[in-house]
Amino acid sequence: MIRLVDVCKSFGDKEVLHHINLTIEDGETLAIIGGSGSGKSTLLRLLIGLIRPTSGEIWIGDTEISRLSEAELDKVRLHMGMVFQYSALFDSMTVGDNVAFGLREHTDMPEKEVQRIVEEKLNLVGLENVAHRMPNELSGGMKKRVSLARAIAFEPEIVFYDEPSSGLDPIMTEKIDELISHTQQALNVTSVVVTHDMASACRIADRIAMVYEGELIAVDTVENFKNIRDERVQAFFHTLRTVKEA
Ligand SMILES: Nc1ncnc2c1ncn2[C@@H]1O[C@H](COP(=O)(O)OP(=O)(O)OP(=O)(O)O)[C@@H](O)[C@H]1O
Repeated sequence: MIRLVDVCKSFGDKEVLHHINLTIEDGETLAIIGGSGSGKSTLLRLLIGLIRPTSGEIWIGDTEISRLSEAELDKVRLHMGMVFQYSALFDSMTVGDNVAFGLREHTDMPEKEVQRIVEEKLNLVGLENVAHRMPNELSGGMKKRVSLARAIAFEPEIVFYDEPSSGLDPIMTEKIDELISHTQQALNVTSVVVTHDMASACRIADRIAMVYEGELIAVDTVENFKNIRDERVQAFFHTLRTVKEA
């Protein structure tokens, strides 16, 4: 379980997250939505331990991470996989070496086992026979898949996605969404997906959390979310309808 207790975050004298309380259950897929600058990425960076809250507590399982040392945080991060907005692959390494990177860095697993896992995870994300290719030979959607294969190589308990469909066309976006759902089911991971794409959020999430100007203004199941009368929530749904009608 992931739990944020009364979390505030300021940069200088600007408070960008106000008193966030949120629980994410094991095996759940939670989409965090919100407009540009609302605080979604800041929330994600707090959950990964890249930045620390100004006040409040962040629990990953039984560990409160906000005051851990970097070495202690690294141990917690071994249970997390991360898929970044721009895939963040190492361009000078083959796809296979990218996926293998964490395994080689953090374990003394025999090379044969590393290769087996690389192949297994690339297959899971629907990529066969690409291990020898370089990232710059791949499309944006394929890079996202490689990034996901790398994130799950360690069999993490939680996978964080930062705008997984940014820069992709609608068809590829749907494919990545399917893959997020498939990964959740295959590995029973907890998934936290930051997105500004309401259609994606509705497709993949069990629950949606909406951040608005640094406040968590709604957290509910996809079905209930549609009926929330708050005009800020409705405005987000309106963008979804407008896109569909266009
Ligand atoms: N390191 C930082 N120093 C100062 N201000 C920051 C820092 N990081 C984020 N902010 C500010 O915090 C606010 C929230 O930013 P954040 O990146 O979390 O928003 P977001 O919802 O992810 O937006 P987007 O969808 O555009 O990525 C913004 O006003 C941003 O300028």
